[in-house]
Amino acid sequence: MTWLDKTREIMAPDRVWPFLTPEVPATLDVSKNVILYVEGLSVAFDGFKALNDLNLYVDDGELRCLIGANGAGKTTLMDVITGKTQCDSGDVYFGQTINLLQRSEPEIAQLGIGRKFQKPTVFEAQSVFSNLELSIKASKGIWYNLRANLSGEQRDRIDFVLELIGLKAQHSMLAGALSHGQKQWLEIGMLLVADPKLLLIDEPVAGMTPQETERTAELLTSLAGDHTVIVVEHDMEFVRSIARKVTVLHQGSVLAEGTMDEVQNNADVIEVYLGSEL
Ligand SMILES: Nc1ncnc2c1ncn2[C@@H]1O[C@H](COP(=O)(O)OP(=O)(O)OP(=O)(O)O)[C@@H](O)[C@H]1O
Repeated sequence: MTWLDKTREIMAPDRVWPFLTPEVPATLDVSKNVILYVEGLSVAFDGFKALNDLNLYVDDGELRCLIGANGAGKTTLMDVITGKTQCDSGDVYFGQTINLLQRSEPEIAQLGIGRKFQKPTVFEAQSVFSNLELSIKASKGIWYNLRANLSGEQRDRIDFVLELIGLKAQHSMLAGALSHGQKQWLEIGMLLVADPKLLLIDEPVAGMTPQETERTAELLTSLAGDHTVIVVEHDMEFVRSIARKVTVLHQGSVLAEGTMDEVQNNADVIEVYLGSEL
């Protein structure tokens, strides 16, 4: 093909370039009050089943804790929900209609699913406010002009989030000067500015002081209702302090589900985890 042919092909009026087509916003349908459906999910790495026919249903506005020993499959489950890992079989639906397995990682983020990894990844050389500003602009997609001024609505949202994460007084401080706990809250704030429907939070209190842990418990419980929050955590005392419903994973499947008291008294959980930390 000559360069002329190539140019003609690119400029052809009926040519549709996927990256130029306007995004069709998918409407989240939570009419059955369930925001996340995971059914029969299996993922194998070199024949090893990290997830094994896993079923999980999370209600809209719920705060769910996901616990289980190292290697139980918690991270793999988060990776599939957020489009980072492909599954071998199963279904993952966001509300009644959005099939997450057909979406890419950025599309899933745009749909309103935010993920926070264990280690904070804030921009240390930027102020707390700038971190939130960058995040709210980035959430608008790759075509959004990062140099554009914040709208009044965006500014209000940032102020609201600063209040929520308890960093209003630190808004002009460099993020690098924050304590470990404050960095974690800032990163949660960076997700919140985009007003996600579902938040996946990995080990939020690892390395925090008792006071920071307590503040984090208040923050996460205050988010539930407006947002659905799934927290992966090893700190059982923290889980007890925030959890209404706990899901215990074991070898890639759900071993038990219920209140903290129910799962701790569950015969299967006792048999598997007796004498060891969950
Ligand atoms: N990319 C990969 N390649 C090979 N094996 C993997 C991969 N990712 C995870 N695994 C394996 O799958 C299993 C489940 O891992 P996963 O990280 O999901 O567990 P986890 O419950 O999150 O553990 P932890 O609490 O230690 O984070 C583990 O045995 C792990 O070694």
